[in-house]
Amino acid sequence: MSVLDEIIDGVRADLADRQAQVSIDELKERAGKAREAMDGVAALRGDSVKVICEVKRSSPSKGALAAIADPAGLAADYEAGGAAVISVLTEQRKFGGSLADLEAVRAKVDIPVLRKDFIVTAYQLWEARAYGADLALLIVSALEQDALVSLIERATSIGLTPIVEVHDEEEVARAVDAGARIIGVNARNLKTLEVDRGNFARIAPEIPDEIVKIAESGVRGPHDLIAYANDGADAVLVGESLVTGKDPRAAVADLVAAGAHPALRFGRN
Ligand SMILES: O=C(O)c1ccccc1NCC(=O)[C@H](O)[C@H](O)COP(=O)(O)O
Repeated sequence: MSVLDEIIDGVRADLADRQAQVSIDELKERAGKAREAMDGVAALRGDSVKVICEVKRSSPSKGALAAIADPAGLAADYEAGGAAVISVLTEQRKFGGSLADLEAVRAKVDIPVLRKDFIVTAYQLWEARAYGADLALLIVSALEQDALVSLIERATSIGLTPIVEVHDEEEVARAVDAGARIIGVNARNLKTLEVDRGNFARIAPEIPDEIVKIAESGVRGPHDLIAYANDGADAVLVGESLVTGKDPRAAVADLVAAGAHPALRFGRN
């Protein structure tokens, strides 16, 4: 069994518990009262390379990373540093996250918030909206094609902007066929946990120009952002280096400044 399969087994077990406690109608009612969703595509487009900053306590690859007693405070630091979007890992077993983290972050910041989880049902999309998310991650390798198409449609219909995550060319084709408007290329292979920063450069040329391209994982600082930008990234998603560093606000500001450097504009959409 791969790491991803193991994570999804846990996600399904926890999901069954939540579904037994909260009906989808209750979630829909709560979603109806949530702040209107912000436009995720607009947040990630522009002249500069955007920075998505992640609230990440632990991971299958590294174990414990940071306690993060105040996820909203961390998100506020990210926002002050110039983040375009906050990513909140809500998976509990391996990443130590929760919907409460999502809710707290949403209440604190005025920029879009991504629910980062292993979404396999529409129920989780309603949860995302009910707890204030503007975007939701859909991982191609975790979904059959019919499910991917239907979750992209459902996410969009309830106001969420889907980010469709891929790791290879075949998954890019599936994401494009399914109607993705934003594709995240993960440098981390979710089955082996190996990180290969060269993955984005190999795969990005397969992604049509009009689709927003995010380089995910392995960003240690501005030099990695610049490399990804030169390979065509519109945005980068950063977790570990921010939560383990001493000054997340300054680290985000350094990334944002690098992403706004005029030299990067040449050749970008
Ligand atoms: O981070 C992991 O070990 C991991 C393992 C299995 C599935 C997903 C995993 N991470 C999710 C992510 O994609 C990253 O949190 C995100 O791209 C940020 O990456 P990083 O900056 O390297 O923390």
